[in-house]
Amino acid sequence: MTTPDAALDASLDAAPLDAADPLASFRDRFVQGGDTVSYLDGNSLGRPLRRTVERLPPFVQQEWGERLIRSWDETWMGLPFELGDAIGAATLGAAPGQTVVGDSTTVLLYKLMRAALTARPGRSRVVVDDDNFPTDRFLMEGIARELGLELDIIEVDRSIGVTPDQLSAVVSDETALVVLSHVAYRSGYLADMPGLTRLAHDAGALILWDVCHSAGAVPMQVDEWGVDIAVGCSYKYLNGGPGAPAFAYVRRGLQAELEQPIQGWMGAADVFAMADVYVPAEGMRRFLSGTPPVLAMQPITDMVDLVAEAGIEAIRTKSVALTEYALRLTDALLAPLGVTVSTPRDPELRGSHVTVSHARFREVTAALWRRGIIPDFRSPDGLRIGLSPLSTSFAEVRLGVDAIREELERETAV
Ligand SMILES: Cc1ncc(COP(=O)(O)O)c(C=O)c1O
Ligand SMILES: Nc1c(O)cccc1C(=O)C[C@H](N)C(=O)O
Repeated sequence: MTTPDAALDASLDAAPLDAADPLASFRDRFVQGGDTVSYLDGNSLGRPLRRTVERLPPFVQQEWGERLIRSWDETWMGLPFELGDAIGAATLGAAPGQTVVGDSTTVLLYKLMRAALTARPGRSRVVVDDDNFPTDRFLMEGIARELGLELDIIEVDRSIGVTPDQLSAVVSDETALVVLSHVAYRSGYLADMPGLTRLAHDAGALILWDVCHSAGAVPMQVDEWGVDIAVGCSYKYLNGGPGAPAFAYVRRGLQAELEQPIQGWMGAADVFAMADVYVPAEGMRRFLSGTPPVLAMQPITDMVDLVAEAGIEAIRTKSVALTEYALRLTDALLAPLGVTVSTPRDPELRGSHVTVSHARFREVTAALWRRGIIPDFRSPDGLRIGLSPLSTSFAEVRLGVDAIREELERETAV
């Protein structure tokens, strides 16, 4: 096994970075333990909060077990909107009344894509990019088939993402909707949300942003930037737990124009009127369909409080420091083994994960998991180092990259 001089380089030492980190104490708020040595996959599933562990039993005992159905009136009916507003304030830059917590990300995306199309009748084209998350592309393909629309697919250079020139070249007065990701799940590329939103609007189109990989890690100003619709998941940087429900933002001025396709009783104007005919509610309630997943919203509440306490700008500062550190370690320790960087080096173009590439990373990731070092692998050759600003230390990143080097050396030794 080689020990590059770089491994001894004091500038790569994690200890001073952790010592100087103003958010370091937030790590103690998360559940630790088990055999995980370095968790680098909070961009797939965030760690639970200790507060959540403490709060769930009393929730079950009191709000559910003792108040029973009365809790719907007392707290639960309002929760999708209260929690939505809290997400909007802490992470999106959204004023109240525009964000709701609802179904899974995929289902909310479907509902909002379909709804957006009702507000642009007569336009026959929709724009997606070929590196968007599969669910976004599959949904748009299905909806285009269902409604007889044409798809314009932007071919993305995966280390750059959708550029303004590419979007300008494809949008026209026939475009109804543009669907893009704020942070690309594969490369971590951070798109220019205000600039691309303006371009879509200049053509009279609506834009829907998938903010799964940015919510809770990258600040947004959706109100100020005129974003029409944003949908994000809550189990990554909002630590809501496996399968936690997603949230949707719809610009206030647009809400009344949108008709969503799953007309359930919870989206009706008067839920308990049990009316004969569906009349959509005013405001964000119209985007609900069935009974809200109240139990699954509890952990999200805890993390949104924590994000508000730490402040999204401070979280972003730490996120940038973590990704810079991961890149410096990669250059020093992994590049000599043939590893390349698939994430933009400019921090302004990068979310909170770094993707590094090598033909043997599938095997390397499997070996790392056996050692309790947990990044993830994305086909064909990408190892994602996910950096959750409030729960990841610089020492964890150093441990992780050292282990990647060791396993890669082992893999390539034969
Ligand atoms: C960018 C992006 N969009 C959508 C999804 C799909 O969300 P869900 O499985 O919660 O429906 C994910 C992750 O799974 C994602 O990373
Ligand atoms: N949502 C996931 C799941 O239910 C199981 C395993 C992984 C995931 C993921 O989060 C995938 C993820 N959105 C991605 O960026 O690749």
